[in-house]
Amino acid sequence: MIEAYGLTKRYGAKTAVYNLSFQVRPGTVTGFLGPNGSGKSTTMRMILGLDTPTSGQVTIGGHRFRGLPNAPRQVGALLDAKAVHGGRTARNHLLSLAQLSGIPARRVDEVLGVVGLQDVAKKRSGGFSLGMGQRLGIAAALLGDPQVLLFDEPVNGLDPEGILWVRNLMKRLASEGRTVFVSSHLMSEMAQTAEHLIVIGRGQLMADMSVSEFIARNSVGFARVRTPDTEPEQREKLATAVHEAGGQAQPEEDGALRVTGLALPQISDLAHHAGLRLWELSPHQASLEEAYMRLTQGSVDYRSTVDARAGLQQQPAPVPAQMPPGAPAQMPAPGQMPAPPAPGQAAPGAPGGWAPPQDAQHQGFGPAPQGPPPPTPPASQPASPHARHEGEDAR
Ligand SMILES: Nc1ncnc2c1ncn2[C@@H]1O[C@H](COP(=O)(O)OP(=O)(O)OP(=O)(O)O)[C@@H](O)[C@H]1O
Repeated sequence: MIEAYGLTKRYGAKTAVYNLSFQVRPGTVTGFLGPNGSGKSTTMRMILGLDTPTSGQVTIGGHRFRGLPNAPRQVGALLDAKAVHGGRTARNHLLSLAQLSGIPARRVDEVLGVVGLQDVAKKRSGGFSLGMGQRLGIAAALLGDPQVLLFDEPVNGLDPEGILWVRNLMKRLASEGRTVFVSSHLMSEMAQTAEHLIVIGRGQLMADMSVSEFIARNSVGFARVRTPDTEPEQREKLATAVHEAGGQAQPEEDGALRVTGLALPQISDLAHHAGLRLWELSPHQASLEEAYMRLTQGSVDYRSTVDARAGLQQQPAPVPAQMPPGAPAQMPAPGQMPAPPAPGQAAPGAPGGWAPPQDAQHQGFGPAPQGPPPPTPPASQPASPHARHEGEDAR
């Protein structure tokens, strides 16, 4: 079990992790989610004793990492797959790690087989692809057959077969009673791998619950309802009945209605009482990705903007301010011909013509901020009941 209490890490004025308390239990895969820069890697480094908390503490099985007897036999981790001596062969890299921890050499060949690198064991890891490097990093984590495993983005760079393999490996390790803590940005993958989630935003805890509870709490379930396509008036009648019953009905692209605020049996009864036939009545739940986006949309640090290509667009040839009566119209030079306006659109520069969006921020990838307000870690040290100072660290 991993236990964090009031974990805080500041780098100068930057608060990377703030007052984080959570537990990662054995027997399940726990997913660790958060937008870029939210503090996942920092947290993992503190768990592994690679970074010292500014305040708070984190323990594994009741001990701080550096206080663990023979830590590599108890905790395995994949943090940065690239942090490998590229001149060494895969086997020699693992052998050196094994020797440091008193692990027998035959274990090296076992883990090379587990991760599927046995055929390239004698190749230098510097020539490995991203996916092969990930596999080597996972092999290193498994070397000591540890009870606690941490993986930071383990499927990064893996092909679909590799992703499936990692998913099954994580589940198997958890089913053996191990503690498995894994960060990922691939929501669909996390939905299939993890049972429990810890979500952080700007270094602070946003959710600590099962995947199903997370989706239920952060998404709106809805029903898709379809009346016969051949009788559009039935759809109108149903929409009216839904509104009168206190629900909301939005048209879907395919002609169905998306109904929220009413349970399926209520919708069925409404249709029955109104004498309407239904071609479809189905429950829908948002995906983990939708639920995650909804929860974290206010704590995303990096949003893209529209690529306006300012200064790269070809300008139309300047038109003289005043044309003498009867003078021939000046033709733009080749390559400077302005594009004709799209049907129904005024030409650029004409009243009502196209103009670049003023608020490009919200036109880019990522929803406009409208969800819960983002957590804002204070710049100064918080007075947490669990807070401890760096000097108190037993290491
Ligand atoms: N050694 C450091 N010095 C200064 N700032 C740091 C250091 N390490 C991390 N940070 C900052 O702390 C914040 C959290 O970074 P961290 O790498 O933990 O986030 P993350 O959630 O793992 O991000 P990503 O998903 O992009 O990997 C970021 O703003 C980062 O710039």
